[in-house]
Amino acid sequence: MTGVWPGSRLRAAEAAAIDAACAAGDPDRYMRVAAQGIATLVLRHLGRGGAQVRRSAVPVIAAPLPQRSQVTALAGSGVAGARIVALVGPGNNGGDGLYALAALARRGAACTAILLAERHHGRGAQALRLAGGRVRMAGTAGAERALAAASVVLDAALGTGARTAGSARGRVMAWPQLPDAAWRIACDLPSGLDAEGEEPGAGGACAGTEVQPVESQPVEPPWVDTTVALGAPSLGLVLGRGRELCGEVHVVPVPGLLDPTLLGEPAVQLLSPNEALDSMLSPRAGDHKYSRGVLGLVAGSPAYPGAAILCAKAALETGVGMLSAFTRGTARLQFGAAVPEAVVSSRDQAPDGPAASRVNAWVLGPGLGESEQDLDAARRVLASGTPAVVDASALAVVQLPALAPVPVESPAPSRPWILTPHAGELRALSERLGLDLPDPARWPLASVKQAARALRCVVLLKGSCTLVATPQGQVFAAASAGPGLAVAGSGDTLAGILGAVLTTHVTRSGAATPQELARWAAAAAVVHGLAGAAAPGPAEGLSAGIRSVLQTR
Ligand SMILES: NC(=O)C1=CN([C@@H]2O[C@H](COP(=O)(O)OP(=O)(O)OC[C@H]3O[C@@H](n4cnc5c(N)ncnc54)[C@H](OP(=O)(O)O)[C@@H]3O)[C@@H](O)[C@H]2O)[C@@H](O)CC1
Ligand SMILES: Nc1ncnc2c1ncn2[C@@H]1O[C@H](COP(=O)(O)OP(=O)(O)O)[C@@H](O)[C@H]1O
Repeated sequence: MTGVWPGSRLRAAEAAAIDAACAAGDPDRYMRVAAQGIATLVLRHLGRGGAQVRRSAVPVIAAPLPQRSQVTALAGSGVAGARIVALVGPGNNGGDGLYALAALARRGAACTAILLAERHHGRGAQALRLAGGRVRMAGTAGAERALAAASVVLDAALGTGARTAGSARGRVMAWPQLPDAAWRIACDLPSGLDAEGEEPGAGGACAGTEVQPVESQPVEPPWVDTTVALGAPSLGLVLGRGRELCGEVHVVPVPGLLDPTLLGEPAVQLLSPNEALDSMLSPRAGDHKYSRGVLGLVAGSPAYPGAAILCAKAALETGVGMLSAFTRGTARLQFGAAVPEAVVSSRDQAPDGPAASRVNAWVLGPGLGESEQDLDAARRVLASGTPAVVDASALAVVQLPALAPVPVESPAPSRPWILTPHAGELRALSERLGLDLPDPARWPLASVKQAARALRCVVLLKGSCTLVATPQGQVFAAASAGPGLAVAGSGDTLAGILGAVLTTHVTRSGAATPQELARWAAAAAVVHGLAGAAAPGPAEGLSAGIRSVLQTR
């Protein structure tokens, strides 16, 4: 897993290492490592023929940096004569850009630094000149020409030192537009994006907002194809506008830069695709359908028959021993015809009828409807204490726990549920129960943590970055899904994947801790994202996407 921290925490941990590097007489030590990481990715891009990355491609967060040996093999191709421009700000982010350009100029690229302010990193600029690169002031004819001809643009204007108008000391910078045709790469984060991405009211920062340059026009942070984060990604890359603007995020490992004792626990832990796939249990040689696990589904209604079908198909593709569906009216016939593997029973059989006796875990909600009869079935299942995914209209039956908030060291949860709201549903839940959460659309991290704590169960907040919080405050995230998932029925598919993951795990291992539930939930969200990338289009195709993703294990 990759830890993600608020920008301020990363800066504080960095500061100590940088002071030590200065005291040792090598103040630019870490900057050169950052520059090498940036140059590596530019070389890889050029070595691939400089093909333009499609903006609709799935953004990958925390993709590992390519091995240097791979890049050395590519380095001969495409670099000589490539026109590379860096927009260089007054601080250390600009220094990263200057050193990266110097490394690329030494490989034969035609490199130009465009200074956006008079002040700049002198040693970095000198290294660039020595390597044969040029340095131009923004707004000059030379700068304009270089920018117009660039095939690669490096955004090194502002990094984690970007300040909001209230606190900046008044330096005015030029803000040229990045050309659309060029491949764009950002040092640390797209300039003007706030790295903080945490708690409401913390220093005026908020998730993914942009900063205002003093006495100048507002900065719209540019979108980029690739972002190179030093040491660890900041929350700003993952939350809010970060997912939209940062493209592929690569983390440059920098041993010694971030002292774990200064850094503390990460605010969020990102699951990688491999970690998620490792959480998907395959059947064992001796398994039979009951030992693999039976998933109970309280879903579908005459008004919404399709959601239950999408959910069931996703669960079956993910892999369960058996699916037992509890639905009603005309939805029963439709469901039975569309999902012949399922055993279909009437809703009032859940969870106490004979058809429910072997159910190991439940999914409640997709297409359930809002009648008292529907909701009562969901209520009865929750009261049974069996693990459950609570989605869509079933969220309306969740109540506050009787006891005070759980102690941090709490063992297995008495409410083994995973709630799966999107931002609107979490807002509605908060209003109904008087939770007084911050707006989940604006403060996803703070709201999901507070909700999990108040409700004493795991909460998965769906979005472009899906966050899963335990009542104890641990947060896992899935940030590798693309916007193709923003399609009706996609949430029902996630509920099915998650239901299958939950069922197979609890059948094999028994009671689960909140941390295990949350990790499985994040794994399901990552697989959901991978399925969306494998089978873009309407939600009906996501089941085929799940199959192709799981075949790669
Ligand atoms: N130190 C190191 O060795 C290493 C540092 N690293 C890199 O450095 C980055 C952090 O460096 P940093 O602290 O210098 O901040 P940076 O983002 O360059 O900006 C500061 C400058 O911008 C100015 N400014 C701010 N806001 C503004 C605004 N709204 N409008 C206009 N101007 C504004 C600000 O002005 P002032 O505060 O003086 O008013 C100051 O001049 C980090 O992201 C990482 O990439 C890595 O290489 C690791 C090694
Ligand atoms: N822009 C996006 N990027 C990545 N994933 C997205 C995006 N928009 C939506 N999703 C995912 O798609 C799913 C939508 O779920 P939901 O809103 O419940 O839809 P529905 O109820 O119509 O099935 C969620 O898993 C969410 O995380």
